[in-house]
Amino acid sequence: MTSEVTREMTAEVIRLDGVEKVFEVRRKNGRRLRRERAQVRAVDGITFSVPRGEMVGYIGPNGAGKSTTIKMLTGILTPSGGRVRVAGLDPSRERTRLARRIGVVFGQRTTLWWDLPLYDSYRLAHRMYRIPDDRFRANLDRCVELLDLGELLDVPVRQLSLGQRMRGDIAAALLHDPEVLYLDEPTIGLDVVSKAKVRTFLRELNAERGTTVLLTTHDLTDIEQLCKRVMVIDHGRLVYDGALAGLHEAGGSERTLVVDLEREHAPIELDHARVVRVEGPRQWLAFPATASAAPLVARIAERYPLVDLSVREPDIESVIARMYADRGLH
Ligand SMILES: Nc1ncnc2c1ncn2[C@@H]1O[C@H](COP(=O)(O)OP(=O)(O)OP(=O)(O)O)[C@@H](O)[C@H]1O
Repeated sequence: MTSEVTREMTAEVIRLDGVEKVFEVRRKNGRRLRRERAQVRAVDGITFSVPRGEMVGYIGPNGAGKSTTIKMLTGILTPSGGRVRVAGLDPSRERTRLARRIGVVFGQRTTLWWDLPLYDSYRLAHRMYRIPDDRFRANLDRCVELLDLGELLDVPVRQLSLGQRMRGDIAAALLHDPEVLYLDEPTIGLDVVSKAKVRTFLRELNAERGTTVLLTTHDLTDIEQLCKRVMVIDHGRLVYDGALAGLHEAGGSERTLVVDLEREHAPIELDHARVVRVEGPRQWLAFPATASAAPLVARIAERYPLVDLSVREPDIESVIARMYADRGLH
């Protein structure tokens, strides 16, 4: 059996074994003039694997090591220790080969040509990846339809809104049919409608093509709507790997229902939810993140003069902080 065949047969698309990344930095030391060398362990012995076709969330507080991990998975950074394999390839040694098999979207940066119309960036990708014409056409048509890009193809990228640009970037990452897609904060700064478009698109992509997705985000709704599995990284270490519900359970975290009533009202009284804040006609109710909001909403609508409501997810920092408190970590 050739190694190529073995590679194709493996169910694991991403595999990390004891991966480390240490950065050497120079730090000022007190009042001394000389800067001292110091080491930052951005990734500190991470082991995990992702089977083909899975969508996994990769979350953690700022500076936890998420971007560093993704950079090692693309081959931009070489690990200081351990072993990384993506689609059977060693990313830092086989970066060019790997580039044809992965797609990357960094929410805060664009890979599109700023001054050119969106379509020109796609034509460049067409040539750069040597995508067969029929595949290019089919993939572009599909992205244009599902990401609503039709009107935008002739618009220079710098004139696009953030949400439009993000959709444009996602399409650019998919024109060469990658089997793995890394998304770093794909919904950051987007309005509710754009977020919904991006999430629906990713769900369909995963269902139809079986694309493996590693998703970094600060928005737990992204995870809830897209990923059955979530990994939490903190201080360069993997501190949780499992279902999102399990993470909420581990920390006993709470979601918040923001309720707008017709007028000021005494605090709403409900089982399994408690009012945590009242401001005029608006009330905030906390309830367990593992519970469904639907029955609470139904009961409020039945008994109170309801105008509007929304559900807020706990932020990642607080979920992780609670998890630590619960497990006696830190
Ligand atoms: N090139 C570098 N040189 C030195 N230190 C670095 C470098 N890149 C990252 N770091 C440090 O490594 C740690 C992890 O950074 P990383 O960007 O991977 O975190 P992150 O989880 O992606 O954070 P954020 O959510 O803020 O983007 C941080 O302490 C950061 O300052």
